[in-house]
Amino acid sequence: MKKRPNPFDPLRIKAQMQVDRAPAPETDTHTPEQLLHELRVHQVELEMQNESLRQTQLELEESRDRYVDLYDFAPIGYLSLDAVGLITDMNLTSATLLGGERRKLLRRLFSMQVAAADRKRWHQFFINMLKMDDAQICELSLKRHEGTTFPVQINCKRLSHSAEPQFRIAFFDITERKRTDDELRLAAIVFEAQEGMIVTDANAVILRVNHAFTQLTGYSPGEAVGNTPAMLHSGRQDQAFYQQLWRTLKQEHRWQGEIWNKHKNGKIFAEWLTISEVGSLDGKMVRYVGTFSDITHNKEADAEIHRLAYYDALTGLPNRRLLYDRLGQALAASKRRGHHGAVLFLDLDNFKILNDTRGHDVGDLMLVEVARRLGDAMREGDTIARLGGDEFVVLLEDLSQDEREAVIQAGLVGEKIHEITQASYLIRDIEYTGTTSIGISLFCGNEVSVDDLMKHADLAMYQAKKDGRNSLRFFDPAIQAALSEYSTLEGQLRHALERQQLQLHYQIQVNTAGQAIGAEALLRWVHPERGMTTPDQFISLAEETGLILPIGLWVLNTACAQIKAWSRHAVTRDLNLAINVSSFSFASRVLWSR
Ligand SMILES: Nc1nc2c(ncn2[C@@H]2O[C@H](COP(=O)(O)OP(=O)(O)OP(=O)(O)O)[C@@H](O)[C@H]2O)c(=O)[nH]1
Repeated sequence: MKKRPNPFDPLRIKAQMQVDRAPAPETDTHTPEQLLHELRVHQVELEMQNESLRQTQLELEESRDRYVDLYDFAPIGYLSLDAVGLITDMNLTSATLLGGERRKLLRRLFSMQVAAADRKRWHQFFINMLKMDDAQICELSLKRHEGTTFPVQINCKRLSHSAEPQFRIAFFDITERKRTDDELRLAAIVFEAQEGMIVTDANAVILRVNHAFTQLTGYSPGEAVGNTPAMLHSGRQDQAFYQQLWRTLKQEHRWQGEIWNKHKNGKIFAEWLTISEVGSLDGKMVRYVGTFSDITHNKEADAEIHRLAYYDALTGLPNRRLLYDRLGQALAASKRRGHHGAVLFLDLDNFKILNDTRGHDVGDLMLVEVARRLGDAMREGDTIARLGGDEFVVLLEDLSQDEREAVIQAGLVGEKIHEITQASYLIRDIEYTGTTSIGISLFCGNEVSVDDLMKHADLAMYQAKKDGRNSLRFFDPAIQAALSEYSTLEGQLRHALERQQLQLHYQIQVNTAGQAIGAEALLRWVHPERGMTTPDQFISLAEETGLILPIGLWVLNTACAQIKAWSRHAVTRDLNLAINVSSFSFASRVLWSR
């Protein structure tokens, strides 16, 4: 049915007004002119309608373009899926995220874009979506065109207005979020590591502690948070220590070291602590993160290693190594202060007899008792060491600056040692007595080396033994000189035989009638420096060193060879030859066996 013009239509009114403004034909209203006028009004109205439609069309197109633009370039991917999961529509962002061309992705199953590992999960999710009206969220990995995958969060909504199920999917890349999550998870795991951890604000107020902190200190997070680490102070470190710690932390943003802290139960423990300053990116926020571990066991182990290395296991006294250290320090201190010091070298007399007759364990108890007595008798600053066996050393420092006085002081200590070591010992209910030989060597400054000082004291002790034991001798440089000569001569005598420096001289013996009846063989050492040396200068040395035996043998062999040579001549055939045999050689089986 043809639509009749509505006289109140705004366009028609406008058209009417436009036509009315034109000069009206001077005709009757029902004339053809009138009709023509009516037609012109219609025509204008139609033109205006056309213009209005064109405008609306333009606006619509602009609006559509705007929405298409918003849709295509939204920062997240939009997809439409049909009831079987085919992609029916998608924005450009989706195609970009999936790394493909939109036209190629359309009409493909969305599941083909899901990473193989998540495909089963996607199917389950899609089946659920078919049954539900609510929007659902899931996270899975999508596959890019070139095969790589990336994690996304998917928001899926079933469109309610369509009869056939249709779905609108919005998805976005969550790689960054996942990385942050992973890092946070990692940080959380690290935070709950074996080491105690504590996070404070810039004023050292505790914000967080971990489980290990509670285990190591006994304080729960509730007790620690809001407090400061001062709650752990043991009192072993003074104010200056903590001031230095904070100074370092402020300057270097890090501090590391050992610290003694107190457990909630009162026990003091050693920890190795690292404090790091952590600032926010804008530099406004400062946190301190402290990590620590209990090193009490390490310290105990260190102490044990130190004890084994520097102390005698039987008596607990410093051993030779520690004594030498202390001697070095004592010499340096003596040089600085100008005071004398003394080394007293002690050796128990005839200790071997006790050991052999009563057993090693009784000997041990005796040594422990001697150590105890020395410890009780000496001053705090004196060092008492056991060198091994039955040898002890007492190091005295800060004796007088005057040598004579220092000698008297050291001598008095020596006497005291004599007294205390002579007092009877009750070991396993049996009473023993013992004496000690003591050698003393004084020092002032560090001209004499530690080794020489010990040698001097040892030498003096040897002298005390030689002089009948149970006595005390000071080191005498004259003795030292004699000893040096002795050892040089010993070395030379050892080589005298092989270097053919020994000679036998024959002194003819005559009877009262003046006739030769024999000869006496006299031994001579043609010393390279001393020249002809008589036995009185080297026989006792030969006896002490055992060299008397090879020398005695040589004398015997040489004398026998001489007799043999004489036997070949009528003049000498009947001569007797006398040789001097040392009592050592005389007692030797070797000699008699020859
Ligand atoms: N019980 C015990 N004896 C030890 C230990 N170390 C060494 N000895 C013994 O200590 C004795 C040391 O003896 P010496 O000093 O050589 O001889 P001595 O009998 O004391 O004679 P003089 O020193 O000349 O008076 C030896 O018998 C060693 O075997 C030890 O740790 N415990």
